[in-house]
Amino acid sequence: MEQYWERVKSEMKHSLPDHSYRMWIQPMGYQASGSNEVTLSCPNSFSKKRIKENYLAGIEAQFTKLGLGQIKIDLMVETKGVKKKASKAATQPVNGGECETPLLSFPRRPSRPMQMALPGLNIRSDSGRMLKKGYTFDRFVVGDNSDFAYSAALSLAQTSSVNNGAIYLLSDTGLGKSHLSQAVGHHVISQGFSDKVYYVTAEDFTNEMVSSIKNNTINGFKEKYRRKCDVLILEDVHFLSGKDATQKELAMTLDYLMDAEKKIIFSGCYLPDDIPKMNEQLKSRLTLGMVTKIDPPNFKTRVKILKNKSKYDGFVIPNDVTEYLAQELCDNVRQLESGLMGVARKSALLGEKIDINLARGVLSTISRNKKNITVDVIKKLVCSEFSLSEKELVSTSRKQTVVKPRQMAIFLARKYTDQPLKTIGRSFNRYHATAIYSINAVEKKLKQQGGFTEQMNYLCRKIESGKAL
Ligand SMILES: Nc1ncnc2c1ncn2[C@@H]1O[C@H](COP(=O)(O)OP(=O)(O)OP(=O)(O)O)[C@@H](O)[C@H]1O
Repeated sequence: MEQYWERVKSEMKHSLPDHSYRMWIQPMGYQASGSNEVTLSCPNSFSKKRIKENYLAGIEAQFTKLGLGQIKIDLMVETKGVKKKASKAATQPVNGGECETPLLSFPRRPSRPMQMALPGLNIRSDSGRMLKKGYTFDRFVVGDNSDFAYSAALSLAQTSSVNNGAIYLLSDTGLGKSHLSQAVGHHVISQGFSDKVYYVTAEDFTNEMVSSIKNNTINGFKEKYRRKCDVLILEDVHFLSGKDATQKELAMTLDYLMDAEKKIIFSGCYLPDDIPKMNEQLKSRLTLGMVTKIDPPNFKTRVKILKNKSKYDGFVIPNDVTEYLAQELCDNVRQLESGLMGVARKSALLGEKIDINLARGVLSTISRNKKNITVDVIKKLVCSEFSLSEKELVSTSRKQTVVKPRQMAIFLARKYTDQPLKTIGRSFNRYHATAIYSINAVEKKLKQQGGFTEQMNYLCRKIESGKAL
């Protein structure tokens, strides 16, 4: 029967998209069989559920096609003591690892004993930023919008296999890219798989490279990322736009890491192909793994997220208030969280009970203005503040006095409207890629915290207070 299972797998490999096969079917293992019954194992309960919902009927049909009649498939979750039986493709299990998912790459467990991290604390990754304490898999609420990204990240975190160990998390702002990518880091560290988790933004990577060139320590920099890193989490990939030297260095680093079967998680708001001034070598490496998109959550998932967050933060929020917040705040999860915090803080400050009226008060400014802010409103505001005509703003002029307000307006349109970037670009007579370039340029200037930031804050205040309307 085990051989029949291998044949079923090979049939499914041809009939399913490659990523679906690699994610769901390849990690399954044959366990046992009886008369008209086969037991197959899945790496974790999440994949068991997904396989049951989406692939079980197909697997049973493939057994029937092989002339075995009606076969009933029993699914079980692999546990420490019940490992998948070795097949040619399977790799060595991780010592002590709870699950084994031979889907993506996995660094070997270091031979020296490692202390496990305490749960619920911020963890410093071996290099770069802290991993935020709440950004773990168990705190991530999975909905239809994010289940593929969640399971890809979880598989990457748990897997002990070779092959492609990269995922690219793609979403608009505030939808959980950082949460999921850091969850991989937390999992790897807390399970004791490795402590060489490097969590950096593309900007950190660039700055570190530039300073290592200045200080003549570039060899150390290369050595660190190419040979001493087991898990690389690289956020905000779009920041690399136009940074030629960094792109080349990163492409080389990725070759080393991929050859050594390390784990790599990229995140960004745009597909690599849509990022302007990105060289082809880097683009192709960024998409070597799985590109998984996180969409905005639907109402049901927003309610779940709010309930989950209230539970962890110790807020008691009546159901009608939770549903009201979920109804009104539908752009992204960050917005949902700040609405919840706003309600809890206002109630604590005023000593009032949390009810619909209090929630309405908190949300009224945000939602009233949001509904009325359009790209045209933003264009008018920027034109009047910089004494430009609308024609000049959308013209081909490269004068700094026009380029700067234009970039600011594009940035504001992205921040305050729900328009897709293509539409925003078109409103300024620009391509999608140029709109991305403008947003990057503004984000970079904002980090310098100078007069530019003050100007931008001033415009934001005008928009948020309704004075731009
Ligand atoms: N599905 C989810 N379940 C629980 N919390 C979530 C979920 N998605 C996002 N969050 C929370 O929403 C907030 C914003 O998420 P995160 O920072 O990961 O977004 P992002 O996509 O990286 O945004 P940006 O592109 O602006 O950096 C975080 O506090 C995160 O914990």
